[in-house]
Amino acid sequence: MLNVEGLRVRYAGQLHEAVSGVSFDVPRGAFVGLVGESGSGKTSIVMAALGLLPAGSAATGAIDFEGQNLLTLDEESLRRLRWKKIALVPQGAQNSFTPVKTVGAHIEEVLRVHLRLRGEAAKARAAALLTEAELDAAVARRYPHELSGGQKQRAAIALALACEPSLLLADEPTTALDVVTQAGILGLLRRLRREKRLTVLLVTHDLPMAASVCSQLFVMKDGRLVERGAPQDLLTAPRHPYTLRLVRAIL
Ligand SMILES: Nc1ncnc2c1ncn2[C@@H]1O[C@H](COP(=O)(O)OP(=O)(O)OP(=O)(O)O)[C@@H](O)[C@H]1O
Repeated sequence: MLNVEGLRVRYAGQLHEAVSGVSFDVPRGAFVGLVGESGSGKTSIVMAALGLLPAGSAATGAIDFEGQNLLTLDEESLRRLRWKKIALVPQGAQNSFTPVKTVGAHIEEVLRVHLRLRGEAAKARAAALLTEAELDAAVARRYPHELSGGQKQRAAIALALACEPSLLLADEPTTALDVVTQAGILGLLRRLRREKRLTVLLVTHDLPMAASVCSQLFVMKDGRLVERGAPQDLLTAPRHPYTLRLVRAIL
C-alpha cells in the first residue's frame, strides 16, 4: 500500500541527510512499526509522505501510495489525499488542540472543510467518531484542557478518522502516557485496524511497545534503516548491534 523506495530527506541548510536511502513496504491491512531513537529520521519519513516537510527541504527517491509517487504530487493532489486517504496522528497530538475550541468543534471543522458536512449531520458524525475512539459522545462539548492525556490522544485518533482514511500514520501516539493508558491506546489502534480495515504505520522509540502490536518492524538509526523483521525475530535474534542495544535496554 505504501512503498518507500530509496528515500532521502535533507532539511534546508543542513549538511547531513535526516533520511539516507530508506526503503520499506507497508502492506495493505498491516500494522507496521517504524522504530528508532529520537532524531533517527522517523518523523521526517512521515512528513515526506504527507508532503509536509518545511519549505527548502529536499526529498528524493519515491514514496508510492496506490500507484502515485507522493514526492512528485502537486499540492492540490496531496491535499485531496491527506485526511481522506492518509491520516496523521501527529507527534504531541495531545497538545495540538486549540485550547479555545471544544473537541466537537475541532472534529466538525475537519468534517466541514474536507467532507462539506455541517450542522446536525456533522454533530452526529463527530459523536460517532468519539464513540468509535471509545470516548463518551459528551466529550464533544468539552475543551481540551478538560480531558486527560489518554482522552486527548483518543480524541486525536477520532479526528484522524474523520474522513475514513485507509492509511493511518501514528507518530509516538503513546508517549507521555502511563502504561495502562498506553495499552488502551494500542488496543484501540489494533481494533480500528481490524474493524475498519485500516493500515497502520506506528512510529515510536519504544521497541517493546511496537513489538507488542506490530506484525513487522523497521529499525532506524541515524537516518538509515538498519534492521527489519517480525517482532519475535528482532527480540530473540537481533542482527544489528543497534537493535541488540534496544533489546538489551528492555532487560
Ligand atoms: N525542520 C527541521 N529542520 C532541520 N532539521 C530537522 C528538522 N526536523 C528534523 N530535523 C533533523 O532531522 C533529523 C531526523 O529528525 P526526525 O524528527 O525525523 O527524527 P525522529 O526519529 O522522528 O525523532 P523524534 O521522535 O525525536 O522526532 C534530526 O537530526 C533532526 O534534528
